[in-house]
Amino acid sequence: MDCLLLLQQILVVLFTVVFFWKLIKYMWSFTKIEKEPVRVLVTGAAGQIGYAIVPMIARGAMLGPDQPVILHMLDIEPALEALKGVKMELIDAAFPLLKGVVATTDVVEACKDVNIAVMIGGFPRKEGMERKDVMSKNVSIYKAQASALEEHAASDCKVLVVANPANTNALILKEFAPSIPEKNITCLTRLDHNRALGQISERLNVHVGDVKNVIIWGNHSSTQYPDVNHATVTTGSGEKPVKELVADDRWLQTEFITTVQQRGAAIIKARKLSSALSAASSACDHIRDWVLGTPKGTWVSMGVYSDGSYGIQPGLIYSFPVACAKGEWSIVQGLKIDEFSRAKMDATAEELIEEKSLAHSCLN
Ligand SMILES: NC(=O)c1ccc[n+]([C@@H]2O[C@H](COP(=O)([O-])OP(=O)(O)OC[C@H]3O[C@@H](n4cnc5c(N)ncnc54)[C@H](O)[C@@H]3O)[C@@H](O)[C@H]2O)c1
Ligand SMILES: O=C(O)C[C@H](O)C(=O)O
Repeated sequence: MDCLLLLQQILVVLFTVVFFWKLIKYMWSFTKIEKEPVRVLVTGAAGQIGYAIVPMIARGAMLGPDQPVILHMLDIEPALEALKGVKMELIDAAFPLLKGVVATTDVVEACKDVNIAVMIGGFPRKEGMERKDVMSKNVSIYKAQASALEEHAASDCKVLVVANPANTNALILKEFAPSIPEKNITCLTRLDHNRALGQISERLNVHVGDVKNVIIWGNHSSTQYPDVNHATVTTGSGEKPVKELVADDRWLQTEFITTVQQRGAAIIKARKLSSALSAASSACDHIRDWVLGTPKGTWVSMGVYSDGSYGIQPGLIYSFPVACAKGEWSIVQGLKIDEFSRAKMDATAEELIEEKSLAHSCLN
């Protein structure tokens, strides 16, 4: 009898706890205020990367699963019908976070009040071309679009240049939009960073998520320097240096570097088109970490305006290891640079200096 009574009392208590827990959760859901939508510009939105990135943004892969977005998609007149098709598909996909779509060929309308600008519009290289070969066509686009961004985007707009030559396009954009703070203009080398993580993960047969702190120094080109001197792998017995686990410096200084440097070309050779899904995903990673922050003790690679850190000429857009917090990136300081790295870091800086003067001569 006593047992039955006790059981009955336990059940009553359990029921009451569950009831009140559900009631509190239900009431809490009414107190949550939806965030204001963020306006994200994607130029070249009818292209390959554009087509891959817009659903990622609309699903929250760039700004988080609780951040509504309004997509601004820009392309040029010949691509207008395709752009309209992308808009139709975005509507058909019924993304809960997508609060509006602007699809236009008018650069002013496209830039109006945008908080994030992902600049993909331009011409990709074909098999056998170097990124410099698309220079003259693409830098003039970035000169022309700089003033529209400067005049019409939100004053704190964060800009990511993806179109090649990415570092130099970003530099031209910076030069022709002098009122955009230099800290707000970046270019994409996160794809190279992710490629380096991928190569180490394949070599060591570990999950890519357990590899961290590789660095891409310099240009998003075949002179970039993928550096694993400070990279680690999380193992069952703590963090171990990649160098120690690979135990083959020769491979790290030769095949590993050239594989990452030439990965874009390898994809063009295989697909007859340049990388798109990995570029789109890496662009989301770049903005997400910039806006939401990098995990403690982790850095990522971003092409940013050089302040002279690590002896790199100030004023180039150069890829550095950066940590992000509160919407700002900062270059990770104090890493030891050996002679091998120094030479590679300087060689890619030299190429950027050449590209800068080539770009200026294209614009004159
Ligand atoms: N940084 C990186 O890691 C990285 C990776 C992959 C590709 N890329 C570069 O990104 C760019 C885009 O590649 P893609 O494969 O999407 O090319 P794509 O040709 O498929 O698309 C480019 C789009 O840009 C549009 N466009 C051209 N001029 C424009 C302008 N003035 N304004 C707006 N849009 C314009 C085109 O009409 C086209 O729809 C290329 O320059 C490519 O080399 C960079
Ligand atoms: O290599 C290219 O031209 C495309 C892109 O920059 C890439 O790295 O995949």
